[in-house]
Amino acid sequence: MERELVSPDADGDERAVEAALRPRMLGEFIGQTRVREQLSLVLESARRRGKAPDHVLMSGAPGLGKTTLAMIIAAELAAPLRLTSGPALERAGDLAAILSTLAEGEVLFIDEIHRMARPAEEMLYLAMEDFRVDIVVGKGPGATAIPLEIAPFTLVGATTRAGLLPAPLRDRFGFVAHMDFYDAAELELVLFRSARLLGVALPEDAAREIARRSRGTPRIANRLLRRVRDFAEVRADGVLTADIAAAALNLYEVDGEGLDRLDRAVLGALLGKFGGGPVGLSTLAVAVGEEPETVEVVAEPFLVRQGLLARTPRGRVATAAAWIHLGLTPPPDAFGAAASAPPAGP
Ligand SMILES: Nc1ncnc2c1ncn2[C@@H]1O[C@H](COP(=O)(O)OP(=O)(O)OP(=O)(O)O)[C@@H](O)[C@H]1O
Repeated sequence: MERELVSPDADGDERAVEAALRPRMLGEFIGQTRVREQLSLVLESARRRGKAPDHVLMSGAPGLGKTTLAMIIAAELAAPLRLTSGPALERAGDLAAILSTLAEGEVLFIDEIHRMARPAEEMLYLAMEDFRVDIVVGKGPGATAIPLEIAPFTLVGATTRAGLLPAPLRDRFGFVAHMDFYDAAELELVLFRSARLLGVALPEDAAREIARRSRGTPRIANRLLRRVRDFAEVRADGVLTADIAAAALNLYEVDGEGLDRLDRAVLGALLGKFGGGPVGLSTLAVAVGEEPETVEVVAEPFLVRQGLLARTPRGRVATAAAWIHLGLTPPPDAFGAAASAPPAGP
């Protein structure tokens, strides 16, 4: 099932398009007020001391701006940036090759740091703490570790799963930035900025229409903006209005709350075939013709976050809000119905 439009992940082609829309300095970065403020203090104090700042860990869902912030950190420090990712660091040697060639003050960005192989992770502990790596030469009882000094650097790690990070690694970061989903007003600012860079005239009500369907995620907002722009160019002489934005996104089957076809199929099956649940994940997946993993990883996190679906020990359950979202009347015993019901009269 096609699910590109509201997926928080980006493929290679999209990353190239995104590069043009990235804010370059901290002052241009929208939202995440607390993280921005904390980070600017960390950077400013490092600048004053003339030292590389503490290592920074960023945790948060895909598409919230972790890579962008890593690039900003390097730019603000006027330092070079090296980019790699956890899955690329399969052996300690892969990491040693990078660490031993870092310039003084360089920023090393490791995306998906929770997916790094164990030996590389252990090498990183020492590098982070003492700016040193032990290169093991030989095998068996004759093996010797030769210590190698490396230049002081700043590690910026990004993870979507902070909980999966081993404590010894997490503890070696001086600063942990938790990235939250963006609210509608912040997403509108992201959209105005991107529209300006793309040369698109974006009226306020059209921005609002796109923002509310963007799942709190700048990457999705930028992607929806590009699709809406295409639609306006082909169908409306390039004039973008709120109605055009709504028509374009309806065509792409992204509804008013940002749910797409798969999300609605999951809710539709849960309500139509299983009376709102509880139902097991694999049964639900068969009912929508998908793999259980696709339903669990792709659709469910957003449905849970929107309060439309609950994962309970007995299975998946639709909430009263899900019935309402699909235009149905929730049964009195629907999950969460009591919370959303009007208070009882005297
Ligand atoms: N605060 C922001 N202001 C403006 N644009 C933003 C902001 N955050 C993210 N973006 C835009 O959203 C897109 C995705 O951001 P980025 O690649 O940094 O996300 P990410 O969290 O690193 O995602 P992933 O974990 O998938 O790599 C980029 O085009 C970026 O310009």
